[in-house]
Amino acid sequence: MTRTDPEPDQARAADRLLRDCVRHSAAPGAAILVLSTLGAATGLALPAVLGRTLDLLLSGRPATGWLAACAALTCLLVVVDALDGVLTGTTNARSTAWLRRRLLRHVLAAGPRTTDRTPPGDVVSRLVGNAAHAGGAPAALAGTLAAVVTPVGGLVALAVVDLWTAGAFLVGMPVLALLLKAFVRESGDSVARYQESQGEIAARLVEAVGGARTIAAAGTARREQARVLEPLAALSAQGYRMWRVQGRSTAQAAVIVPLLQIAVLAVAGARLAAGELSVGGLLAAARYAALATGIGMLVGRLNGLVRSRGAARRLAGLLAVPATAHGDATLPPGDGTLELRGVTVARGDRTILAGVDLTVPGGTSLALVGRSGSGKSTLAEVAGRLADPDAGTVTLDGVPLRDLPHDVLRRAVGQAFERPALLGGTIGGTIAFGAGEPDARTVREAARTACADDFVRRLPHGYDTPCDEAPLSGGEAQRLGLARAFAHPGRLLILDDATSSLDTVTELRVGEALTRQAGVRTRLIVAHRAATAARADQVAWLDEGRVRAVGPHARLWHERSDYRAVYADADAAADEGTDRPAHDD
Ligand SMILES: Nc1ncnc2c1ncn2[C@@H]1O[C@H](COP(=O)(O)OP(=O)(O)OP(=O)(O)O)[C@@H](O)[C@H]1O
Repeated sequence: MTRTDPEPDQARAADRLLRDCVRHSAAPGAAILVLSTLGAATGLALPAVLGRTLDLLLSGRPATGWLAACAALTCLLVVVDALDGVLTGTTNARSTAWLRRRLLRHVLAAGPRTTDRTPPGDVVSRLVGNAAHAGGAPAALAGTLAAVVTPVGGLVALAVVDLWTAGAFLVGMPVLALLLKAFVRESGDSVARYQESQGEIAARLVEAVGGARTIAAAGTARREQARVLEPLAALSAQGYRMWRVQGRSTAQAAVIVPLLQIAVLAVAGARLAAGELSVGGLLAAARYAALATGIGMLVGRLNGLVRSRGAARRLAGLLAVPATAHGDATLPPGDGTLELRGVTVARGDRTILAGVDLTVPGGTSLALVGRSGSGKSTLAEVAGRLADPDAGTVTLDGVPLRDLPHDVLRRAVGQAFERPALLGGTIGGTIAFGAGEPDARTVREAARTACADDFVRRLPHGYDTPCDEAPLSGGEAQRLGLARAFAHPGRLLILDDATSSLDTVTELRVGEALTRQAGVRTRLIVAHRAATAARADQVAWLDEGRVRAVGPHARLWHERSDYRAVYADADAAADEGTDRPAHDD
């Protein structure tokens, strides 16, 4: 579910983002402003020229030049309008692309923290839909500014034609101003709620699509459909509210605007009768009154700006998740000793890890063992700096992970997960995916070590098979994840449940390959099987976020019945088919 961020901070951040976006599109924005203003000026000049032409024609004087000016101004209007349309479209596309790139960079730099706060579907909805709305801001702003030119110019021209007519118009102005103010306030609120409901639906939809197998197995498709569409009622209510606000403002404008025009015309008529105004002057006054009341049309323009601002607030919510900062320390040569000191991790009100102290000597292996939910994956995350602890430090060969530059950190630490994401385009690319570019030989060697080479070579195009043409079992995907970790040499290797889907024989072979890395790499392995723990040099037994004991598996097994019970529980859970929380990586 979407969590609401602190309001004022987010509003300020949204305004900053919009300012940056407008600055980025300053040149095309200025061109739109110039074009729109030129269009407005042409529209303003046309009534005067028409009025003058009419006066000349009525008095029987030659008016060819003026008629040609009328035609030229009309053509100019058409050309300006067309150019404005093209420029607005390309500016919207450019600034949307800029926003999406900036957001995507930030979301990826923030890592898993983004989806801790915002569900993946909602993140996608913000990057796709809301970025497009916010990207419309530069053109909307230029258009709104230019839209002000016409009514203001119309009013000034009205005053030039006849001061009394302008006076009549000004009497009704405050009512129009109040109308616009109320529109912006109410419409802003409904737009924000509408976009929030859209994000919620997107989040639920992504969950449902990802969980299609579970839904089919549970036979809950109808219930799921209802759950996905539950925010639809709120969405619809806000949609109607938006239309009501716009409809009401437009209707109010539709009443006020003609009344104002009639008032101006009445005054102009009286001035004509008094001989103070010509017939052409009356025509011009009527047209300028129409242009001046075009301020009512600002409702539509403002609507675009309001929508951009609402969307920018949702984007600012993503930017509020801080990106992981990296230092510039050097990592001295070392054997890969990993040390955790007083590591504490809290999630909401819960303490997941409570002051964990742990040392994994360089080149040795340590199995993390404990009941489901005891904090093993969380510890693996902080050990590989996928998350930072709330307190305490994690060091590699004496250097805090926080102080290491990004590329140094990622070259030094290899990781594999329970459900690896296949992001390399092809199978070979997936194994090579990461810091550095391992060559084809290294990729094959790593695949052999991870027992993946056989099945990869049986694929239609072997290592060049595109991932989306290679449906893989859970165990095959895990072997690719392991191969990826093996293909990137580093001094620390972290395996978080990365062999859980392998059959016993394959797991044994991978386990032996890991053992052969003794003295080469430090290995931190989240283990559920006793055999995996037995192969490790040491076991750290975690219980409710604390280290309960550290020692060789054989000793703990021999001495502690409660340690043996951890595996009994794991086996019982496996027998019952109990799902552990999955980690998608
Ligand atoms: N982002 C989060 N927000 C809130 N709670 C979380 C978050 N991540 C993990 N937890 C909770 O922290 C606890 C420890 O989770 P963790 O995944 O580290 O356990 P684990 O020992 O690896 O479990 P398993 O063996 O089942 O994979 C769990 O109770 C989990 O619900």
